[in-house]
Amino acid sequence: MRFLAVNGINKQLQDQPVLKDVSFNQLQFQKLAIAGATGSGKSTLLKIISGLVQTDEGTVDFLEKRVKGPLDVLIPGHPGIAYLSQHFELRNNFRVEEILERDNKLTEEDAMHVYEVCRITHLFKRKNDQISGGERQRVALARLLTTAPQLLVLDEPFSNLDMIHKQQLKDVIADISSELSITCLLTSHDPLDVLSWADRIMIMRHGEVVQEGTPQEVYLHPQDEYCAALFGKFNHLEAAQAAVLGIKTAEKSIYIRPEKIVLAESDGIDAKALSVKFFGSYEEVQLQAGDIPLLMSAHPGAVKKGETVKIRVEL
Ligand SMILES: Nc1ncnc2c1ncn2[C@@H]1O[C@H](COP(=O)(O)OP(=O)(O)OP(=O)(O)O)[C@@H](O)[C@H]1O
Repeated sequence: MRFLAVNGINKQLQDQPVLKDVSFNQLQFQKLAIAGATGSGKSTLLKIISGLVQTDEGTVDFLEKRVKGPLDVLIPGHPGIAYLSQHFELRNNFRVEEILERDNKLTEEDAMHVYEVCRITHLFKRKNDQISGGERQRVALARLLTTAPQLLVLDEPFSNLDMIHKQQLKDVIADISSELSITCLLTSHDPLDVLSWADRIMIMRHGEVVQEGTPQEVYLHPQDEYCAALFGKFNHLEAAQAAVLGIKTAEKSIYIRPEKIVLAESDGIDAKALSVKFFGSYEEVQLQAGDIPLLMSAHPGAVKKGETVKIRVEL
């Protein structure tokens, strides 16, 4: 049985195309992330998938059944799909345990498992104005999970969280997939958040899917400058420059991550270190190899500013 099939979605908002012929499938238990710059259409797509926004054209089928838009049903949404918005709200003046009880469809034991996975058992007695933003996010997530969804759709779950809460939420989301066997689909405009989590990443630009692949594929072989830039720094080499560095390519240009430039023992290419910047676990070295500027990621202390080193490109 097909889990989620999205076909030919087109959507305009205020006469502007926001989604253009978006099609993809998601398998059950596949962790799918949608990445893209702000305004690329990710939220609108998630809302259409969740039955909360009407599509102009195209279809969404969940477990072989059509997901209807809000104009076609009395209560918008799909019972098997739980959508957590970037702008979720928790009911005011209620204790966490009251918020959680409201839509709970699980047994006490299963619900407690959800609360443990979401790391919120210590918050039950507090009111929702007595918990932090990160805790609120996890309570909102737990509340959705107790509605027993099969697909959890998370719109920018990591935005506005500090490093500690972000890491906690990442652990929670990883456990939702593995311990609760719920399939997750999420978006992030910071794709570094999703590289370690996703099985597949879909990149959107101006309402279109421009690349889809494993995290390794999209990170190491970006299709163009936009896809390359989404995942961090890169070297953009024309084919002739690539040839000088010993890379054969049929492409007009290629994108090489800084950590793929490595120090060579002997038969490398000479490159002068113009600057070295410290980033904690690594240093970013701006090199000049002949007339080719190269950005390299090196172990701290491995390269000193001003020295000439031998390098090679590891593909
Ligand atoms: N209700 C609306 N009316 C008109 N235009 C809208 C509306 N909602 C979104 N848009 C526009 O549609 C485009 C896509 O927005 P969307 O929120 O789907 O993008 P996004 O990729 O999720 O962005 P972000 O990462 O900032 O949330 C944007 O250009 C946005 O300005």
